[in-house]
Amino acid sequence: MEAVGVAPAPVAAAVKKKLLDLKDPFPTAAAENGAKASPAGKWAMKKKLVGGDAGYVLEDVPHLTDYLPELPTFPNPLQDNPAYSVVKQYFVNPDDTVTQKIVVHKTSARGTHFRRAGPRQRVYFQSDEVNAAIVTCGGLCPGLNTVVRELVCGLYDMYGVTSVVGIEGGYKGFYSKNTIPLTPKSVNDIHKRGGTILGTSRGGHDTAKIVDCLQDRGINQVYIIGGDGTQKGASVIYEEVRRRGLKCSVVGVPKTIDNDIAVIDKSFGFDTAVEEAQRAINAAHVEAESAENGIGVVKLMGRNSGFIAMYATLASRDVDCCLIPESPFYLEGKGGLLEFIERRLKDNGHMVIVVAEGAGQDLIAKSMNFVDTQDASGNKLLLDVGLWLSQKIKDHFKKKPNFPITLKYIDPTYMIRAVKSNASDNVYCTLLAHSALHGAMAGYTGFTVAPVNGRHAYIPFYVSRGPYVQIEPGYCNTNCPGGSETWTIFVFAEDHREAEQGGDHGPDVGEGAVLDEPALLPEPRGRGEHEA
Ligand SMILES: Nc1ncnc2c1ncn2[C@@H]1O[C@H](COP(=O)(O)OP(=O)(O)O)[C@@H](O)[C@H]1O
Ligand SMILES: O=P(O)(O)OC[C@H]1O[C@](O)(COP(=O)(O)O)[C@@H](O)[C@@H]1O
Ligand SMILES: [Mg+2]
Repeated sequence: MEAVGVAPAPVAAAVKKKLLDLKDPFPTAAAENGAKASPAGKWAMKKKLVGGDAGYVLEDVPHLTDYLPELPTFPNPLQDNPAYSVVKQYFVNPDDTVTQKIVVHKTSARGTHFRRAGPRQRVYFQSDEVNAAIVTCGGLCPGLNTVVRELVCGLYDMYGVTSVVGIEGGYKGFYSKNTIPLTPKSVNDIHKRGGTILGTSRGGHDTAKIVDCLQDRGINQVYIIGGDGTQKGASVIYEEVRRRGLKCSVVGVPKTIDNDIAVIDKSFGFDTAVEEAQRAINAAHVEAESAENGIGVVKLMGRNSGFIAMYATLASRDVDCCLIPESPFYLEGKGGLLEFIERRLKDNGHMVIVVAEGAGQDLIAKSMNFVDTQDASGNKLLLDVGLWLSQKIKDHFKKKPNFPITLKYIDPTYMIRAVKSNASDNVYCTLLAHSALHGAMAGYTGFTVAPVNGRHAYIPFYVSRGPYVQIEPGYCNTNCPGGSETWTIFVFAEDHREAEQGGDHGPDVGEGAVLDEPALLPEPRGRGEHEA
């Protein structure tokens, strides 16, 4: 296989490590942004790390008893539920943890672990005491409705909770809208629909007003479904809840179709997106095959990372070239994309290009003298790489009258994001929702739930809120039957998120040690600019 038009791989920034004394002042989320940190903020953003033998580290999540030590516990109502009580060892051992790294050597330290998700024998809420709220924020993603449905049904059916409300239209709905009562009946069919019945939005996060709302309405469990921006918002809500000393579990359910959240195996909706993308790629291929020198260009989502584009490419086998944000490319000259397209058309008569929306942004911005703009949440607005690329290809071949081409550009991005979740995402969303509410009932707070190496775990917010992960540059041997010349893509390799998260910081940590939050965070990988 041949590399075409690939600029040198960027060098990842070095990850700094620091171990602070417990009494030392330390930077916090607020301080990161230049603001003066509140004492509660400082405390809340500290890592809760517990060391064990041979380099074992539990990267733990907060618990309500960290600041409300006198809270009473109750038997888990699941033990009387006929559907669950028959299962032996249904409850999770409180000492169970999930390892972040599963590929190890005999000399490896034991590394980082997260608290295992699942129902606990004792809970910190009585059923009739719970007032739960659910909110969906950020961009759409297949499976949002399934998570909402399973949170509601799980709370009712497993824990006997009967007070659950939805917050309308994302974070701003906390202080600008009435709540929507949610019951198993009202959410019964919603998993069969795309979007979110609660509505969603970008921007509008006002921590004080949101926590006022929680306090005024007596909400004591809040489930916040959203991406990296949402998890940042959830993290400051948790800090404020803690500062006010409220008995309220703040729980995050990570969402992004881009599948670029650190540590976790996969985000929900991603499988559906890859599957749905096949329809667009098939159409592009049919169009390309049916024309003289046919070119099909398909744009897929992926703001900072090309996971959808790469997986859709690998699944389809009809794609000749895949462009992703991780891998800079160039158009003109030897080894450039245009030369490759020309050769591919000469050899095969048609071709399909898949491009992730975040690819080539620097190149387009340069050619258009573009100034950065942002959406309401502070995310960089992207230029349309699909349109730009299609035009560049057309312009190139216009100069070659003996080389007529037919190019079709397909942009299915929002169609993919708006569909209902497929079967495997529905199962995944169900388990995520259940893990989330088991955690809240057990008194954990300030956490996100997700599978790590196949086991659901409770993960601190500072992991799920970023930095995003990217595909490791390298080359993927696709073993195309046509031989090396017939299959050239720009991307490749496997997803290295496990290795990326620096699971090697275990040995520095002593029993109960607490580190400052930014010290161990890896920088965003590669040249990707971290979102605001
Ligand atoms: N740094 C932040 N602090 C507090 N809230 C944030 C922050 N970044 C984003 N948010 C809020 O989170 C919500 C969703 O963020 P956004 O970036 O649009 O989507 P996503 O969470 O899917 O990445 C918005 O309401 C936004 O205001
Ligand atoms: O047009 P919108 O809704 O602002 O969303 C566009 C962006 O949303 C995404 O789907 C990801 O959004 P999230 O960060 O909300 O998960 C990107 O792939 C895309 O760039
Ligand atoms: Mg985001």
